[in-house]
Amino acid sequence: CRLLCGGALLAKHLPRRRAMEAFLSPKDSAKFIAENSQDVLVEEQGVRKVAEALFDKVSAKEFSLAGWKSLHELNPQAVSDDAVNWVFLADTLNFSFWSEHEDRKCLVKYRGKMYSGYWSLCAAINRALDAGIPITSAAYYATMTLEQVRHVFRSDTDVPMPLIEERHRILNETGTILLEKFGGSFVTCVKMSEKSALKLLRIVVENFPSYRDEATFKGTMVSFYKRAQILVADTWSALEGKGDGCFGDISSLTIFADYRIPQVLVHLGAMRYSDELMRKLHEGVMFQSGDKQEVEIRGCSIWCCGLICDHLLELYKKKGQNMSERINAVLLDYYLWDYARDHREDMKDIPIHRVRCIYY
Ligand SMILES: Nc1nc2c(c(CN[C@H]3C=C[C@H](O)[C@@H]3O)cn2[C@@H]2O[C@H](COP(=O)(O)O)[C@@H](O)[C@H]2O)c(=O)[nH]1
Repeated sequence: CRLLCGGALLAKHLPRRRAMEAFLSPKDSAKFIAENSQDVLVEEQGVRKVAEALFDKVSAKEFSLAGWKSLHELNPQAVSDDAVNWVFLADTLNFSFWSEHEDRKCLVKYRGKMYSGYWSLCAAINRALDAGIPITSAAYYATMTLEQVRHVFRSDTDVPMPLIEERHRILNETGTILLEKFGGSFVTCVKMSEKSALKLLRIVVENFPSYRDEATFKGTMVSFYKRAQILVADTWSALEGKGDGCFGDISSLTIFADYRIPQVLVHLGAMRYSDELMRKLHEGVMFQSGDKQEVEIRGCSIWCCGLICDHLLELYKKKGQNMSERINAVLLDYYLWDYARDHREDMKDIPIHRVRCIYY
């Protein structure tokens, strides 16, 4: 333990580049957490059931790369540098939209429609662009004032978007780095990745501090990199898996450990919380990022979805079909996240875990 703790201390003093190597990858982190978890359990039988239920869904548009654009009108529809920089801005701010009370939340009206949660962020970005505010330009958001950020991300209810001060700090920090190191465009990072999802993930985590979604669990340094991984995935989607976005190793990504995926996995019976944890969730207990039970929820969600993918591939293999191009954690995640959005009512007996942080 002393060596491991020493390792943790050491990582604090290593330059970030080597420190990242000190952390287990999200996939290895998930395995380690699931093997040692006490309050969150992955249900093998439930995993099998979910994979079988998804078997016929794999060929649907909800499970396809094209669905990212065709199902979501707020997402950029063009394959362009602007679309890549839109994705970079959106995923830099893609965290913590949940509200204390379901009936009092931040809503953003865009082109006559009201949007909540993550979509309220996207609606605010597009509202600003329509108003001639260059919100996706690093040269602009690197020096935005808090007042300008409050204005661009203003709510159309009396409930503001959560963590607006953190969003301001992160915009200035991230914009400055993108200008100083990458010519002000995330396209530079994408080209540097040479069509590798894992290389792009490393570039993002090493250069942009707000993406360093890491924790210590039982003395071991673990990582989730939720926003970094979804940034790579959304870049892949915006570029339609072509050109610079033709990532040969996209299947190496895990699902993105947010607060919706755990909820839907428990709802579907693939994962289970201990009575003690369920009681805390029902009471609306606030967790801190890095708490033991919060890490178990996130790690087991990643591990659980990896098993669902494996089982789905196995089911097709038994039918003589290799579906490795159509089934991966990214597409499973998108499907489950959209499913969770569309089945909010059915899932109301499974509370989300409440954390206010900049990582998810
Ligand atoms: N695992 C996962 N988590 C995701 C997303 C997205 C949206 N992703 C884009 C990619 C595909 C879609 O087409 C979207 O364009 C947001 N989130 C997370 O959810 C939470 C917000 O939830 P609610 O309060 O209900 O809006 C918050 O932690 C946010 O970080 C996803 O896809 N997967």
